[in-house]
Amino acid sequence: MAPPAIIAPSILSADFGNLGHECSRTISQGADWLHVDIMDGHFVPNLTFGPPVVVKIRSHVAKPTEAYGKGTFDCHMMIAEPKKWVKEFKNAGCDLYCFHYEAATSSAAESPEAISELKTSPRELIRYIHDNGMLAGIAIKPGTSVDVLWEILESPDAKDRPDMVLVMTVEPGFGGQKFMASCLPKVEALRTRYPDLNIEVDGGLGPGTIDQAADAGANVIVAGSAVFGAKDPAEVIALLREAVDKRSASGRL
Ligand SMILES: O=C(CO)[C@@H](O)[C@H](O)COP(=O)(O)O
Repeated sequence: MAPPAIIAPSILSADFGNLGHECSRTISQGADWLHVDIMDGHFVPNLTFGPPVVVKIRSHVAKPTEAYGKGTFDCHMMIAEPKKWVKEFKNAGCDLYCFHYEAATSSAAESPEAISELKTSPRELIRYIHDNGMLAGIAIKPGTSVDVLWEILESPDAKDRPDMVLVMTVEPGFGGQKFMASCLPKVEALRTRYPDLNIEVDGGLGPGTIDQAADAGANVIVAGSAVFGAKDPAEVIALLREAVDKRSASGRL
């Protein structure tokens, strides 16, 4: 049986003028985690917010009392230099630091010094995140093959292995995009090899697409516009959870 459903609304679609209230309300409506999209205008063509905002919204949501618990801040780091910000996001209240494989392995940093200082292998970065007291996630964009993850997931030392894999189902950068079902074979391949792994999907998830994602084996569901744009967000959160748990319980995952 796959791990239980974790519903993580993306606050990218929340009312930024009332962000603290939006976060606490979403948790009280049944969300497990909050998915916090951090964009640097460089790795993706959009800008969101940094540690000071995370500090403020953290104070509106009780810290989880256990790993993966309710109130987990799942920070999706769409930034070119993921190593650079680990400590600051830990101090700001991040619980799960999910970086992009593409950012950790490309030379997106601007100078050779910055590259040697800030670039590191995904395994080293995962260890560094763990050493800083956070869960570690690794994300892949739609164009990135799932094959790049096998070696990382097979790391002999658990400290170098991710706690979660995020398979993007849209190009990262913006909310409200169309779900890319073409990314689901990656989820299936991950679930087949790793029955217990937390597999997150992000982009275009909602009542119309959740069944496909759940069938493929995803259990951590990010939904922005489908939750924050709903008349009854609690109903949507419950529907997403039910779809995942139903498939998990059926034993097909
Ligand atoms: O990371 C991203 C976008 O880059 C996502 O978290 C979106 O914010 C999801 O929004 P919807 O597609 O659910 O509206």
